Amino acid sequence: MNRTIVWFRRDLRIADHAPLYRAALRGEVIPVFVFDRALLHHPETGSARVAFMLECLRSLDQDLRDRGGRLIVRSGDPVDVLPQLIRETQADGIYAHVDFERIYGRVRDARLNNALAQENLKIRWFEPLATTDELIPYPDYRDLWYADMNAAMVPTPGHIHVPTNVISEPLPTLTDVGHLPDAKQIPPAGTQAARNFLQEFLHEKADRYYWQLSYPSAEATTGLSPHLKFGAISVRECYQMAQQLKASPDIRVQRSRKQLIARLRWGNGFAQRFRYLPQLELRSLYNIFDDDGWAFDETLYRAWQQGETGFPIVDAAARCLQATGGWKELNFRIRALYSSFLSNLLGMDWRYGALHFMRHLIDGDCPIDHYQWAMQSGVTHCVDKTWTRIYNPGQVAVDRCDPDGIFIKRWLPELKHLPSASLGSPLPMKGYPTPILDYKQARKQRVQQLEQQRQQFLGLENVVPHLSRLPASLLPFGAERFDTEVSWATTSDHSLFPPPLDLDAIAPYQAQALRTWFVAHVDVKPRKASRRKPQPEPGDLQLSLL
Ligand SMILES: Cc1cc2nc3c(=O)[nH]c(=O)nc-3n(C[C@H](O)[C@H](O)[C@H](O)COP(=O)(O)OP(=O)(O)OC[C@H]3O[C@@H](n4cnc5c(N)ncnc54)[C@H](O)[C@@H]3O)c2cc1C
Repeated sequence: MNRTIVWFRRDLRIADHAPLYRAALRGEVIPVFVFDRALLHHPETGSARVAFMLECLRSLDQDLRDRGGRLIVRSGDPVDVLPQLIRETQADGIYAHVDFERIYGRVRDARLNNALAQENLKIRWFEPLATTDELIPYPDYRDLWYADMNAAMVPTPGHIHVPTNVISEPLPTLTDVGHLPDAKQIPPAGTQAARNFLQEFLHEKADRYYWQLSYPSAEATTGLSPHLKFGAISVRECYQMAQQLKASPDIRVQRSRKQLIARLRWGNGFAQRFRYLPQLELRSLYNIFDDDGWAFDETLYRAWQQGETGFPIVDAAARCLQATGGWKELNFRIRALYSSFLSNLLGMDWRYGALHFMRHLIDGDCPIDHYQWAMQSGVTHCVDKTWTRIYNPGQVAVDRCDPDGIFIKRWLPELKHLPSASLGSPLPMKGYPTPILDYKQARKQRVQQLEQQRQQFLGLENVVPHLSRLPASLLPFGAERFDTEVSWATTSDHSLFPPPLDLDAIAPYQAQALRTWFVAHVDVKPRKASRRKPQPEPGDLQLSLL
């Protein structure tokens, strides 16, 4: 009988899962998850996120068992573990989704490809939903995204036959994998939990999501981000559930539906940007913003982390992040406000902020987190001033996001006695710090700095020479600050898979396509959705990422 290993990574579900479905059609399946120290001890890995992932794995194991299977757990470097598993089980090969969240994953998969090829062992990579290995203009990507979302879901296998003699390690605990619980409450995990959140959204939140999504105390958003991060539910399933609201005559519901769908698309779009330019994990999009130098001050960084800035909404965000991992309450607006404070008002390198977020967020997702940080810091756009988003952290923010002060007072009980109108800038008092900066002055300084940096782009037709290249060192940012496992980044073999775009050899039409991803107003005519490969012109760089 045919026998296929299905390697689960950030797709911890059995529904709408092409590799699992195809493998089950072929015959016996060995569904495996490999605990890899390099990811478990990456500088950006947070304990709460690992705890959530363990719960997702427990749920995946149960879902497999409900269909006659089980999850096989192994530990070690996948480059050793997987070829060994093929040999041990006499499997025909491996099925897995392509993963391009992190540089580490690309290096790992490149090494695995090489190791398998050396032994003539097989792996088949499946394109995940809403992504492409071709460089296409953003309008085409939009079409592709909707085509994928509207396509039928991949059927869930009715029965999953796992050979009985394949040995599995027990599912480890958090401490087994070298992490300590950090007191954050872990959301209900797994596919069914995600579906429950979606139902809650459809029935209880759809009429208010669109106008309450910036109010942390309203908890109006879906809460799905940790599930989407680990693929406990597919984006397509979320999209198709949200589309059920289309039948509603309520205009508020229609607004919410559209807003949610746009956000699901944004999340995938950031991942696609990282597919093209993996350097965005380590660098700003344009050289100038990093080369010009960022300020850094450890004491101020700590004040920002601990919630001791003297700006109540910023401090509430800081404490909420550390206590809860951001799930539910730390919505987009609060994250944006909190991040803008560090990078714009304190003038510090956004990567320190992104690192702190990743260590605490239960939904921490490198492409979304890093790109959002860079966006909020104003460094993803080289000419467009509207991308200078410096949030006023005073009363304006309180009035817009927390008009009754519920969020602030929950996290800063020392301010409980104050009326909402004083929560923007409380008078000096015992037990709460005075502001660590002058907003107007800090803002002015940052605006000037960004304007100066953007000067060099004025009138430029081609910005590609100014885009950051993949740095020679792939060492994750902040590796020296923690006890981490980053030896993979210090080896001399940096062969990336899939390879990054060669920006120095890029053809003009490709440069233009790339630009549509980063600058809104580039005139590329949208094409009809098509998954056909565009015909390269002779001599053009062929972007074969797989
Ligand atoms: C500095 C900063 C860092 C962020 N880091 C992350 C992160 O690491 N992981 C993460 O999932 N989101 C991140 N976000 C985006 C956003 O804040 C969260 O997706 C959202 O708060 C998650 O809650 P939800 O699932 O209830 O959101 P909902 O509003 O219910 O959205 C549903 C889904 O859409 C996607 N989404 C929503 N908003 C955005 C957005 N602005 N950009 C991209 N995708 C979005 C997410 O997958 C989310 O789960 C960040 C935002 C900022 C400003």
